[in-house]
Amino acid sequence: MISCKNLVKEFKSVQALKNVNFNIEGNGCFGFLGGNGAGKTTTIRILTGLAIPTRGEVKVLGYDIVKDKEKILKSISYLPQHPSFYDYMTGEKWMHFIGELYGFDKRLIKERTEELLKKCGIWDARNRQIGGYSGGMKQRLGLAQSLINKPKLLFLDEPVSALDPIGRHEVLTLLLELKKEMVIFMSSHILEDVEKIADEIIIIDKGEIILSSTIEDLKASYTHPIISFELLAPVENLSSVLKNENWIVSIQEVSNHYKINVKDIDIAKIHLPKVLHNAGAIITNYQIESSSLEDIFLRLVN
Ligand SMILES: Nc1ncnc2c1ncn2[C@@H]1O[C@H](COP(=O)(O)OP(=O)(O)OP(=O)(O)O)[C@@H](O)[C@H]1O
Repeated sequence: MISCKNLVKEFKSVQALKNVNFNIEGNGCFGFLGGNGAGKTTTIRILTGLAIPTRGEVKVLGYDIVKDKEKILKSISYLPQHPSFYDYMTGEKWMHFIGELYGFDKRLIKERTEELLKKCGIWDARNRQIGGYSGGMKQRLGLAQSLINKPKLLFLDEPVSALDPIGRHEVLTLLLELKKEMVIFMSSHILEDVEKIADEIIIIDKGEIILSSTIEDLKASYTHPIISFELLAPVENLSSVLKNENWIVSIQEVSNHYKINVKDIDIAKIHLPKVLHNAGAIITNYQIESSSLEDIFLRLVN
């Protein structure tokens, strides 16, 4: 489906992608994760033929994205992070306009417009001007538009980050349905959402891929038990004290709230109270949790 080999993208002195390598085979939804400025949008723009790589080889659906772009474009679709529309058009007119750009005949355009506006939950608003749509409605119209060519491969850049919880839930439910029909490559920094719908994830950090794995394998290899605890008051140098303990894998600290990944929960249960007591800490809350995708992501990126 997608293969990137030694992909580099430079914008004058900025090296947005340093050396990106990954392969995507098979079906399902692929979550493309990274923090702000990690290189997600740049990668997606190259994969969809909107930007040219500085160096490296990129293949989409088996074709070279630079040399054979025309062969790829009809079978893929891209919903950018901030889709733009002609606000004076109605949702239905917009879909007709996009269908005409593809060169579809009138009957097919009408059929797909109805099917997709219904599927994306905006059929009832089809006769309203897009300028009056809410952010969530615009995102759903963007999704309907991106499905008009029945793509084999759908690229979504942060599709739900601008939506409220209800809008996010609706779009994610729709994506769960869509991934049965096409491959979805979705960038996001909302890890909870990715965890709900992705089968595999690829993590990019500072222009380099640092991990590519199925969610199951990722959790199996990176899941360490977590103990989270809260102290009555901050204790100076507590992180340094904890770092010296060889049964601790990693520490996250926010004010006087700590989350530690531990190798062996039984050893941790015995040692942690002693270490905290010796450091003069007073515990007000203590619980054992398991790693979420967010915990794993933070550990990998940090
Ligand atoms: N046209 C451009 N000119 C100069 N620098 C750019 C350009 N586009 C992107 N960059 C830089 O490349 C790096 C990667 O940007 P990119 O937009 O791909 O990140 P991102 O992971 O999508 O971030 P975000 O989550 O904030 O959207 C950043 O340092 C960014 O400033």
